[in-house]
Amino acid sequence: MKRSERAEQDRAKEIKKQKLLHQLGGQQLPYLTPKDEGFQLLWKTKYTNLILREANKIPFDLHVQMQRAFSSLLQCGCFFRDLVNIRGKDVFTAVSRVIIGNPGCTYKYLNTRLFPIPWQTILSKITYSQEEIAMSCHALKEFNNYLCSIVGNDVVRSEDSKVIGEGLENNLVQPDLANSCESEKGIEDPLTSVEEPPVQKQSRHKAVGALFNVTLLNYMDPKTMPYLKEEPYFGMGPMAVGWHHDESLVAGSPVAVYNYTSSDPGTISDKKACWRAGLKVAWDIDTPGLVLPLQPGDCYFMMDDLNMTHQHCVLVGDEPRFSSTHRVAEEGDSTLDYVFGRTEEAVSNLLKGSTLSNASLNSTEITILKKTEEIHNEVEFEWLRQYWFQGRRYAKFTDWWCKPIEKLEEDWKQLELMTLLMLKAVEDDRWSSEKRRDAIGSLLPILTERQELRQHWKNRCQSKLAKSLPADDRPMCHPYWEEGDLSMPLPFDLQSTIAHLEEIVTSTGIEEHL
Ligand SMILES: O=C(O)CCC(=O)C(=O)O
Ligand SMILES: [Fe+2]
Repeated sequence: MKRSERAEQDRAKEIKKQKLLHQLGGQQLPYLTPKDEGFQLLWKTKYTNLILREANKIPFDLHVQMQRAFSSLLQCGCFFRDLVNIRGKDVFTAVSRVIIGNPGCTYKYLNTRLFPIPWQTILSKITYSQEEIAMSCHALKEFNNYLCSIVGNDVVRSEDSKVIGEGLENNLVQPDLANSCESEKGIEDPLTSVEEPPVQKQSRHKAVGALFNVTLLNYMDPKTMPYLKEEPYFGMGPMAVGWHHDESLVAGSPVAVYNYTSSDPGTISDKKACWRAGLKVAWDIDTPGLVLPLQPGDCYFMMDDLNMTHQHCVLVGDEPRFSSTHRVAEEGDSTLDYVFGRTEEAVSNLLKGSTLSNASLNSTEITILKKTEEIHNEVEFEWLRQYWFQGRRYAKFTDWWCKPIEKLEEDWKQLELMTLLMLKAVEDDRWSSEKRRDAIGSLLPILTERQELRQHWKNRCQSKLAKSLPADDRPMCHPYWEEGDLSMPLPFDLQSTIAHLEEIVTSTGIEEHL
């Protein structure tokens, strides 16, 4: 989706939200917790696709591995607060995050593309900067495999939907609903009563084929947070993550969340406020909200379209908390293979062996020129600037992304050269004024967008928040070059180039056609 379209969508949402708030007139909406009568019924009827798997249903060794992974990643400095962009404003996320996943996968949220530390797969050999990081990625991959198996992927291979159904029923359970936040239940405590989950048969089929390809880990120690936003609609308390739908997921795919609070052994029996997941039906003020208390080691699942029909938030407890949120990231335009495919397609229009002084295009057909310039924008703004905006953080833990990003930058440089050739082509005397008009009409919006986005990213890199970060993590405006840099075919600032094209249009009297 284009930035302008997204901004438009955000604005529409904001208006809708304000309208709802207005309707509420300052009143708070009701919500239910396990201590409230009707909680179970509400869950069964309105939050059907929310499923909890309690800690003691998960193999003990997986808990041990996960918890070790969390603390190692924290010790290795892998968690960062992301400087995201919400409705045009830059803000740090309240939680710190790190993303781990399939090699070459990326994940975009809040206008920020995250580049996962890859976990090892059969086909990949990953080098990590520290053994602890290697072990942690391995543990997360193992846990991911386990989650895939319980949402049905292990049985996919048998292509027996009955088994899939049974698998889910046996594996995912609703909790003992009397288990409230105040209970002092630890990982090893037995389950008291378990109800069958209200998973519909039809839903189970949709889970098939869902393979979690990334996990976004969250960490927060509430004691270090001077200010946390209060949940605004229900009065559920302070939030670590505000109301949202998870973005960039395969439609209808599940999300699985592992919850862990690292309590100090000495304080285990203290009555501490626990962390909770909040859920609400999107754009609905009639259905009460639902608050699901989470014990260390519990895992909750948002199945089917729950993430689309509902929103969720995270309500803080007293202790530092980790979560690992396993997702099926949409792969359409988010993988390295995809973007390499795109650049290859674009660069194939450059005559082989082209250098800055002797270069030419194979074809000057307008549709081809247009596509090349679109790919140019995509590589520059969806990949290179996104990557460098996050500073040098990615190279700290693995060198995996370095080579691909270098290669993308080389391709992008060729695309700069191709823009120069395109600009020369549109001034070719042999072109009819009609062709020139069509070409400029198609190309000008793309160059204008490039100019705007370059300024946008440059400004983001120069913001107060960006500059507040330590040197290694600070956003970098890259690629960037000064006026008159002879190694570059075109200037960074395209203002005069754009003005020149506009002038051609005006001087040939063809503006009315644009
Ligand atoms: O930590 C959780 O329980 C969920 C976090 C979440 O919603 C997210 O990271 O998108
Ligand atoms: Fe989420």
